[in-house]
Amino acid sequence: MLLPSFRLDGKKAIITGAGRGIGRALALGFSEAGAEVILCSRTKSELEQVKAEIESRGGSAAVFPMDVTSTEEIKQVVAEIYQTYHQIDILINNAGMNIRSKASDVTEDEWVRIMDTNVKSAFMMSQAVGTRMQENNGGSILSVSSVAGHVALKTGVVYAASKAAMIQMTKVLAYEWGSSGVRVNSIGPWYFETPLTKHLLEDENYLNDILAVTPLKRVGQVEELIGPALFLSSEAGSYVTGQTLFVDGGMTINGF
Ligand SMILES: NC(=O)C1=CN([C@@H]2O[C@H](COP(=O)(O)OP(=O)(O)OC[C@H]3O[C@@H](n4cnc5c(N)ncnc54)[C@H](O)[C@@H]3O)[C@@H](O)[C@H]2O)C=CC1
Ligand SMILES: C[C@H](O)[C@@H]1OC(=O)[C@H](O)[C@@H]1O
Repeated sequence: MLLPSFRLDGKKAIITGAGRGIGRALALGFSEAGAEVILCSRTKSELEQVKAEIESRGGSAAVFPMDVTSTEEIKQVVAEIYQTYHQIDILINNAGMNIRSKASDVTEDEWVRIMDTNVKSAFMMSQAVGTRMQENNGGSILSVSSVAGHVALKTGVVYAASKAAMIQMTKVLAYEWGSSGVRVNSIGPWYFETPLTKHLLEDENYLNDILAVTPLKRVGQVEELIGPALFLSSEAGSYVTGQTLFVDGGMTINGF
């Protein structure tokens, strides 16, 4: 059989920010691919809804509420997860947020909140899970970066810096952990319709600006991230590590 498998039967996947948006879509998709999904975010009620949705589709999920800006909580909850599952095969660092300030208006508090939520959390989760993966036959770590980490956008300099940091963190973790069988990659979405972006995409002028630089002339649907994430997290991507796959409708290649 030459075709690689996108199936995740018997695999256990931690997904942060799984209560809504991209994280919820990846949780549903990874569950459909056969994974047992471990749902982490601050809002337990949202996680319980996603768990119920997964179970209604015949899948299996668990809820572990967590504030990813707290390194102590990360260490404690990851330890609890390993007491239950003993091995984790996949980590998806998805939790993130943005405060769209002009550079001259950025406050130190905004810097800390965005950096802690977007990139410190991804590193601390990767360290907590990745060091255990190295002791248990490897695994796959996937971080959700953004095109904002690769090209200049008007969505905030701190957010952009956090997403660029995720891309470089991906390369160095892949470099350090490759020999232990831990693959580390990122995806870099352009605009997808989620609670984070809904208000932006409802602004006709803003939407037209997005479409003007998007070769596919539309924003993405969150389900369109499942395939790229599955590719990088499954045997289908077994020789891919340290990479960032931009899922962007062609936006990052747009020239003039
Ligand atoms: N929607 C889009 O167009 C794009 C989104 N992204 C990235 O995708 C990821 C998900 O974004 P969306 O689904 O759009 O956002 P969203 O706002 O719909 O969902 C974000 C998720 O992260 C969780 N979260 C936020 N802060 C947290 C914390 N301190 N602890 C635990 N969980 C926390 C929220 O509870 C929620 O479940 C983010 O990292 C975002 O930067 C990247 C490019 C484009
Ligand atoms: C494409 C960006 O990541 C997008 O820009 C925003 O303002 C949102 O925060 C999204 O993440």
